[in-house]
Amino acid sequence: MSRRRRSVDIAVIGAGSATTAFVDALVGDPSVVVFEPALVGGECPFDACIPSKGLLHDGSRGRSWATASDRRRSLVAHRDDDAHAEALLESGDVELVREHAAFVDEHRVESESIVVDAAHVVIATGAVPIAPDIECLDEVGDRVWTSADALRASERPDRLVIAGGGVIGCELSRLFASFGSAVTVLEPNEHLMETLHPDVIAAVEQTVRDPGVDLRLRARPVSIARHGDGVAIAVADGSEVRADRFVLAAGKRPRLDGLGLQSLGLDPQLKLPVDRTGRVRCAGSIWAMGDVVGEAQYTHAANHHGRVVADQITGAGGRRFDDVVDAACMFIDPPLMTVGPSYADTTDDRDVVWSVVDVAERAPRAATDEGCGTLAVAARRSTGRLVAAHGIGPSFDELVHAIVVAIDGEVPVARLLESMFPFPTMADAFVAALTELQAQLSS
Ligand SMILES: Cc1cc2nc3c(=O)[nH]c(=O)nc-3n(C[C@H](O)[C@H](O)[C@H](O)COP(=O)(O)OP(=O)(O)OC[C@H]3O[C@@H](n4cnc5c(N)ncnc54)[C@H](O)[C@@H]3O)c2cc1C
Ligand SMILES: NC(=O)c1ccc[n+]([C@@H]2O[C@H](COP(=O)([O-])OP(=O)(O)OC[C@H]3O[C@@H](n4cnc5c(N)ncnc54)[C@H](O)[C@@H]3O)[C@@H](O)[C@H]2O)c1
Repeated sequence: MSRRRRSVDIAVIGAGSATTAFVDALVGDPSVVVFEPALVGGECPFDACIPSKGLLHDGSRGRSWATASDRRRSLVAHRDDDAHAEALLESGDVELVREHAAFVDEHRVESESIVVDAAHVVIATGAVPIAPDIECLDEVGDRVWTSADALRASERPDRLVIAGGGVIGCELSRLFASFGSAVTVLEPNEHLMETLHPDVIAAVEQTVRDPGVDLRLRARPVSIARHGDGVAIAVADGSEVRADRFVLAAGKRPRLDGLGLQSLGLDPQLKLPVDRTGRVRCAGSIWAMGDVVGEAQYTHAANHHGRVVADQITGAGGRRFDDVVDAACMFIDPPLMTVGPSYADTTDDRDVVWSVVDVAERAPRAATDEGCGTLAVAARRSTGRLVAAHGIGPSFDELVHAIVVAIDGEVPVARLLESMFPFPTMADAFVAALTELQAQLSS
């Protein structure tokens, strides 16, 4: 069969969150071909954010796995991507090709049925779970799950071992424990989330353990074998742990295989050389956005990347990946929020000061029975402005917005303290932390 040919302004490889935001932000009606062999919308609505948050919610309400799974299936629209495809095509001169695509050269991309010549090509292929170096991992079949397998499971395992105590490991541990599974988390590092303020790390570890999760630190899984209907996992410290299923949550790497990157002189085993405008440095006309960039792997970051690359290609604006503060939440109970740089990135900077407050002490009227809370905030002496916040506490997934606005809006701490915040809310903890910070800034 001879392939159709088309010349367009932009070809996009992959149709996840980044591409949805990108197409939405295009101005001037450029012609666009989007390639997507799987579900339009990518992982967030079908295999990641939406099903995980739905199940976390239902687990915390005491619903059964069967009831929660029914609701999960409707939350993911029974894996029907029509609404996402329609939204993409509504955005102007966009053609959707439901096929896997690869580069032929800098300006040419091909799939099974079409060869597209494009002034610009955007890589938005997402990321895939890292398979850790565990002996016999590929010999235990479907007893090893990715997070997507875990979220789609019709049967809930009684015993689950999770490799990795990062964002996925912590959220899945909470989720399965809330439905009654016995969960073990194997984390090789000395602590969870080592980028956070140390007082917040301690509170996160306590919160992960609270529902009865067996959190093992300095515990690297080294080999796995079938054991009855389940698996036995050997840990580097000599211990063994048994489970019905083993979940991989050891990070995600950019999905670059099979893209023909060699034709551009790029190595698919390495991170793409991407600048802060999304441009891939090997050529002027290739761009990358979302998880494939290999940095903040969040839907809101993918959306921001999409808008930045759309601005840059169409000349509509000069936005950059780093012109907003990084922020993220982890949906355990109570939730964790982080805004700005890691703790380690600030410790050598004598201009940055931190203050830490205990949430239950400083916001007792707003604190619920959801457990402990710790809020650490940092500011620069030279500007008097907030630069970072790490915190775990009730409703912190909503408190995060005030902190993002304060940092991106460059509001001085002294000015924040003149504002009037509703009572009794988590603003009490925020104001207490700011008051201590201001005392240090003024000293
Ligand atoms: C369990 C879990 C929970 C999460 N929860 C949250 C959350 O609560 N909040 C949050 O902000 N983030 C969350 N995330 C992260 C979030 O899902 C991702 O950051 C986001 O979906 C990335 O979007 P993307 O567009 O970069 O990639 P994707 O959505 O992965 O889209 C990439 C698309 O490219 C396609 N593709 C790949 N190769 C090709 C090719 N060669 N040709 C054509 N198409 C191709 C793929 O099929 C895919 O559809 C979670 C992730 C996981 C795993
Ligand atoms: N709430 C959210 O926004 C949300 C939820 C889930 C996932 N995500 C995104 O998905 C990305 C991937 O999540 P993740 O948890 O897989 O990655 P992660 O980078 O957050 O954590 C990976 C963890 O695995 C550990 N690890 C490394 N090698 C290991 C090994 N051999 N055995 C056991 N553990 C090992 C690491 O020390 C680390 O603690 C996150 O970075 C995040 O951006 C976001």
